[in-house]
Amino acid sequence: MAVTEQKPFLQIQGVQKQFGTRVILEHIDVEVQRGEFVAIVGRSGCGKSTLLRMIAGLEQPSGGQIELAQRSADPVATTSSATLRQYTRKRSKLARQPQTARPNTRFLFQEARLLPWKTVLDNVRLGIPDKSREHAGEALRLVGLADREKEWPAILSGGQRQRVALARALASHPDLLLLDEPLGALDALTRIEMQKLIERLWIEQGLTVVLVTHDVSEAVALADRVLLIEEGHVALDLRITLDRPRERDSGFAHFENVILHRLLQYSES
Ligand SMILES: Nc1ncnc2c1ncn2[C@@H]1O[C@H](COP(=O)(O)OP(=O)(O)OP(=O)(O)O)[C@@H](O)[C@H]1O
Repeated sequence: MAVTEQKPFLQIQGVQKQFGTRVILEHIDVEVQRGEFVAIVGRSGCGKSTLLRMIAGLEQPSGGQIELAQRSADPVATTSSATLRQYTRKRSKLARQPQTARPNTRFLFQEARLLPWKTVLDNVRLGIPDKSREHAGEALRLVGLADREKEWPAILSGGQRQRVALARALASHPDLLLLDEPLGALDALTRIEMQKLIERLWIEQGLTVVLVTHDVSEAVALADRVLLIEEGHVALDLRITLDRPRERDSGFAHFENVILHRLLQYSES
């Protein structure tokens, strides 16, 4: 009998988070399907990064639970009982590991966080368990920096550093990519170029992406769904039904307005 995947790729159920007595997130219920691109928006301090950190396993919820499916490469859907036993052993081994970042996720921050004393290639190698030069080189090709392998991070532009960070994140072929305002510090043109790169890689690599952004336009440009967090809840879960690649036309503006209107509604209330 074939074992089929029933659950969503990422399931956030009744998650609550407080720091001391301050409740930041009251009750978050979200399901993300494998391959979806979800953006999270909301006013500053509403808990977007905290939610992302909890998805990564870098922070523990105060209540509720977050479940993540195993790697797509894992033999979940198989009829072989030997492979299933192997899989079960692997799962229990994983379950015994300390709860740091989950094994099949990669996190990208607003700062590239490269090691200045390592070359571009060696920074990317850090993202790969076996430190393979070949895989690191492939990842750099994906982000258009194959010719910068031997250079030091200090001589790269901000956008190029973020490309290296993206290559480092992709080098281990993650299933889930968590992006916390990764383009926030870039100029408008570089930002749009990086958005296109992220969209292309998301499609080519079959990734599932959760992006936290302040930029409503960026959320509409990239996401299948935009979640707006307000007062500790998901106040809006909007499916962006525009074709890709997205043009900044009246349809685009319509979705931007729906989200902005909702954001402003809260800030005025
Ligand atoms: N480790 C922590 N200890 C105490 N309070 C924290 C901690 N981490 C976050 N907070 C608080 O939780 C709230 C939400 O923070 P978070 O960074 O998740 O918000 P955000 O929506 O991502 O904000 P921004 O858009 O400004 O980045 C803030 O009030 C913040 O000060």
